[in-house]
Amino acid sequence: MITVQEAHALISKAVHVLSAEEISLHVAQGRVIAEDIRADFALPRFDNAAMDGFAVQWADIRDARERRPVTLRVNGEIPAGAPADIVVEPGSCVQIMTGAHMPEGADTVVAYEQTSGFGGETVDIFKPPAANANVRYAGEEVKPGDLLMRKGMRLTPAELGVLAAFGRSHVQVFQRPSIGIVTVGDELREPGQRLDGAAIYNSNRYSLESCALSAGAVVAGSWHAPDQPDAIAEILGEALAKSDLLMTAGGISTGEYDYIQRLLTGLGVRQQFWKVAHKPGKPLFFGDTPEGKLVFGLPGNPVSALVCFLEYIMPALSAMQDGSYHGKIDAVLAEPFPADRKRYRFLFGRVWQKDGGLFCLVSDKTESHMLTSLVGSNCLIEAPAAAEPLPAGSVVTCNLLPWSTLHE
Ligand SMILES: Nc1nc2c(c(=O)[nH]1)N[C@H]1C(S)=C(S)[C@@H](COP(=O)(O)OP(=O)(O)OC[C@H]3O[C@@H](n4cnc5c(N)ncnc54)[C@H](O)[C@@H]3O)O[C@H]1N2
Ligand code: MOO
Repeated sequence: MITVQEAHALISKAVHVLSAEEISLHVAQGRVIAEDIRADFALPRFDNAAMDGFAVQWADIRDARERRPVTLRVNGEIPAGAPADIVVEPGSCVQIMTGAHMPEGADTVVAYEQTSGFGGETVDIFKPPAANANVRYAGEEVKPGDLLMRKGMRLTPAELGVLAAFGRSHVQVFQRPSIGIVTVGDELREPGQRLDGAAIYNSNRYSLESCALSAGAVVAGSWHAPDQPDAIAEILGEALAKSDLLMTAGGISTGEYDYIQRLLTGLGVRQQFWKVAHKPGKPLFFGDTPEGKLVFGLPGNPVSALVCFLEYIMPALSAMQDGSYHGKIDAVLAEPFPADRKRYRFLFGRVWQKDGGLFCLVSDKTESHMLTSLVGSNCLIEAPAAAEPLPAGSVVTCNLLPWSTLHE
C-alpha cells in the first residue's frame, strides 16, 4: 500500500497535457486557456473623460466659485467614439462625454453638475475640481506588453471580459478532457427501474457524471456492466477508446466478483498503483496507457468513489489542462475528528466563517456507504493517521467542494 503523497506523485508523472484548440469567446466559459495573454495595446488606449462635462484648462477655472463663476466659450462637443478634432485654448472648453477622447489643450474635466449645463454657446463653471481630475489616462491600467493571463487559467467572466476588451474574438484553450465512466455490479438498477430483491440503485454513475461536468470535462459516455468478465472487458475496451480519462466504479477490491484490476491490465493499462493508505477508498487503482490515457479504478462504495475523485482525479484533470487545482484551506475543528489509526482519513463535512476565523465539522454519517453524508456538506476534511481522535480546536485541511461555496 502506498501513501497519499506517493499516489499523487505517480499520477502527476503520468499526466500528459492535452492539445489546444481555438474557440470563439462565445463558447469559452469555463475553458482553460492554452496561451499566455499579453496586452497588444495600452488600456485606456487614449486619454479620455471619466465624466460627462466640459474639458477645460484647469488654470482657467481654478478660481471659479458658486457666486463668482468662470464663463468659458464652448467650442463644440466630443461624444464617446468621435474624433477629438477640437483644440481647447485658454478661455474655451469642449462639451465632452464619458469615454470620449480628450481634446488637445485640455487637462481637466469639470462634471456638468458643477456647471450651468450643456447646450449653450458659453458655460458657467461654479466649482473647480482638482487639477487633472476626471481624466482616465492612457496606459494607467495596462501597459502594452503587460501579462494579462497565464496559460492554465480558467476563463470566467473576468478573463472573458478582458479578452474582449483587447479585441480577441477567439482564444486558444486546452481540449476538454473526455471522461468515460463504467459502473459494474449485478446488484445495480438504473433510477426509474423497479427494485427487486437485494438490488440497489446505481448512484455512482450519476454522482460521477456530475463530478466530471463540474470539473469542466466532457462525459464521453457512461456504461454499466454486469459482473461478467467478458462483458466488462468489452465495455472497458470501448470506454477506454473513447476517453482521455477512464473511471470505473466498483469491482476493484479483492472479492469473488472483483475483476476490474485484472481486466484493465489485460487491456494494456500499466498499473501504477493499487491500494492507497487512505480511508475511505483503500482499493483505489491507477494506471495509464502507452497513449497517455489515465485510468482510475474507483471503489464501489459511493463515498469512497467521490473522495477519490476529489482528491486525485480533480487535480489530474486540471494538470491535463496545464493548471493546478487547489481548493484546500485550513480551518479549526469545532468538534473532534475521528482520525484513523493507520490510514490518512477523509470525511465530508462543513466549513464556515465566524468572527474572522474558519471552522469545520465532519458529517455525523462517517461510513463509506453513506452517500447522504454529502448532502449539505461543502468540503472534505482530512487528517493523517493518529492513535486518538484529533481534539476540537486542532487546525485541519478542508478541501472545498468544487460545486460548493463557504456559504452553503
Ligand atoms: N474482504 C474484504 N472486503 C472488502 C475490502 C477488503 O479489503 N477486504 N475492502 C472494502 C472496501 S474498503 C471497499 S471501498 C470496498 C470496495 O469494493 P469494490 O470496489 O470492489 O466495490 P464493490 O464490491 O463492487 O461495491 C462496494 C459497495 O458499493 C456498492 N456499489 C458499487 N457500485 C455502485 C454504484 N454504481 N452505485 C451505488 N452503489 C454501488 C456495492 O453495492 C457495494 O455495497 O470493498 C470492501 N470489501
Ligand atoms: O476504504 Mo473503503 O473505500 O472504505 O469502504
